[in-house]
Parts: sequence; structure tokens; C-alpha cells
Amino acid sequence: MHFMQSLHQAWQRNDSLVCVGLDPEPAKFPSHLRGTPDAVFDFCRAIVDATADLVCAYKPQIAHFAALRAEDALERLIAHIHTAYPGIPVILDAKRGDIGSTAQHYATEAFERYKADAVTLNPYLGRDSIQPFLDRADKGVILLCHTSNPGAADLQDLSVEGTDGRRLPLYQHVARTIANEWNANGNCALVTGATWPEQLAQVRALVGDMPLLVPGIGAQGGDVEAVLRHGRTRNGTGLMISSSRAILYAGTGEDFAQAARRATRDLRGQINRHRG
Ligand SMILES: O=C(O)c1cc(=O)[nH]c(=O)n1[C@@H]1O[C@H](COP(=O)(O)O)[C@@H](O)[C@H]1O
Repeated sequence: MHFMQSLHQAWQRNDSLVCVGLDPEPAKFPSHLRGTPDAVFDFCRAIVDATADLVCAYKPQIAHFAALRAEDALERLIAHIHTAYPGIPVILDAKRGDIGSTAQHYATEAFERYKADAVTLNPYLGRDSIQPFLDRADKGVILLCHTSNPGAADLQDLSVEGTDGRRLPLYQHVARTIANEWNANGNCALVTGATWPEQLAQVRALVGDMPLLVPGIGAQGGDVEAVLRHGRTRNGTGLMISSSRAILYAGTGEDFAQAARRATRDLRGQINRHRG
């Protein structure tokens, strides 16, 4: 199924805009799992099994697996999500971006090796670096626009001259260019951090109903109410509100997966109260 189609269906079916980020950090695992041979997979699978009816997507972050030499666990985890919970889209958070010939290999990595439904990308190298992904109409192409970190302002807020000759912040030029020129297949989405609600509102105004991936809730302190007020579409969707640490490490004992379930359910409830 197309990423956009499965995302829309998951929003409805699970009545949820919550995306659970899968960012394994073994030092934070409960002690009964620490040091066991397949701890990364077992931890993440338990989180998925405890939350699959509460989410609109999962977002494994590739460096968290690669740094642990756990790419094999990532492959098995994504396969598990597809088999056990068909229709829940998997976003591979890889933030790739390279010249076209290399980008082709990154696309193969994301979609053929890992079988992700969508991937996060850095648009900085320009359209030809993204084209191999845009060409996959069935896959989601999620481009960084205004990131959640404090340093987002260093470059993304710089004033540039747009194609119409008027000046605007770089992130708005990125949003406009992607919405008007790169989204011919309707498979693009943008990353806009929850920690920058004003910028989120600007992006929403520029891109219509395009889905926005919004990290920065939970550990980074973003405000759920502000995200909904500035980012939701007219039908009260349009957002993948992502949280990793606040869900994964909500509990530290043998019942960590149940604690993650409670944290996910609470976040879904908080979001739904502001969906309008
Ligand atoms: O692309 C992302 O997912 C992303 C973009 C961004 O602007 N900020 C951001 O935090 N992320 C990712 O979202 C996750 C946030 O994790 P928590 O702060 O623990 O919820 C991490 O995996 C980040 O790499």
C-alpha cells in the first residue's frame, strides 16, 4: 500500500496522530534485558507489541541501531511490524542526502533492504539528490524543513530571495519549493519541530494539507496544544507527532512495555483533546 494511504488509514483506524520513535539505548534498558543476546530487538518488539493499536506510525532511527552493529535487529523489527501490524507505516529516520548516484543506493537501502514505507531526508543538496526517492510514488519522502533542535535557527531561519524575488526565511523557501515543485507524485511530507510552533504555523500555511512529521514532544519539551493549534489540518489530522525517549523509557522495570503503552495512550489522549 502507498505510504500516504496507509498513514491516512492509520490516523483513522487508531484515532491517533502519535508516531512512536524507536531509538534504542541499551544503557536505559530495564536490567532484565541488559546484556542479553538480542536485547535491542526484544526491547523494541515489546514496545511495538504494546503500542500498535495506539499509533499512526513507527519511526526507527537508524544511527541508534548502526552504532550498536544492530542493523540486523532493525531489519527484523521492521519485518515484524509489517507482518504483525500490516498497515502501520514505518518511517526510517536516516536523514540522508547525497549526489544522485549515491542517493540511489540510499533509496535502495531504505526501501529494498529495510523495507521502510518512508524515509527522512535532508534537502540541502537539492532536487537531483532527492529525485530517486521522489520517483518512488508509493513511498513517503519526508524532508527536513525546520528541525526541533536549538541550532535550527543558525541556517534554516536565514533570509533568502525566493523565486518571486521576495525575501523569506530559508525554511519557508524549502517548504514552498517542495510543495510546489517536488511533490508531483503527492508523496512528500516535511519535518517541523514541535519546539518551534510559530514556524510550524508558517509551514502549514504554505503547504496546505501536506503531512508534517513533528518531533520534539516529550524529552525536548514541545507543547502539544501549540502543535495542534498551529499544525493540524481542517479535518484535525495532517500530523505525525513523534516521541521517542518519553515513551521508550517511561518505565525502567520488567513492566517497561506497559509503561510505554500508558505514555502513548496519554499522549494520544492529550493530542485528541486539541484536534478540534
Ligand atoms: O527527523 C527526525 O525524526 C528528527 C528531526 C528533528 O528535527 N528533531 C528530532 O529530534 N528528530 C528525531 O526525533 C527523535 C526525537 O527523540 P525524542 O526527543 O527522544 O522524542 C530523535 O530520533 C531525533 O533524531
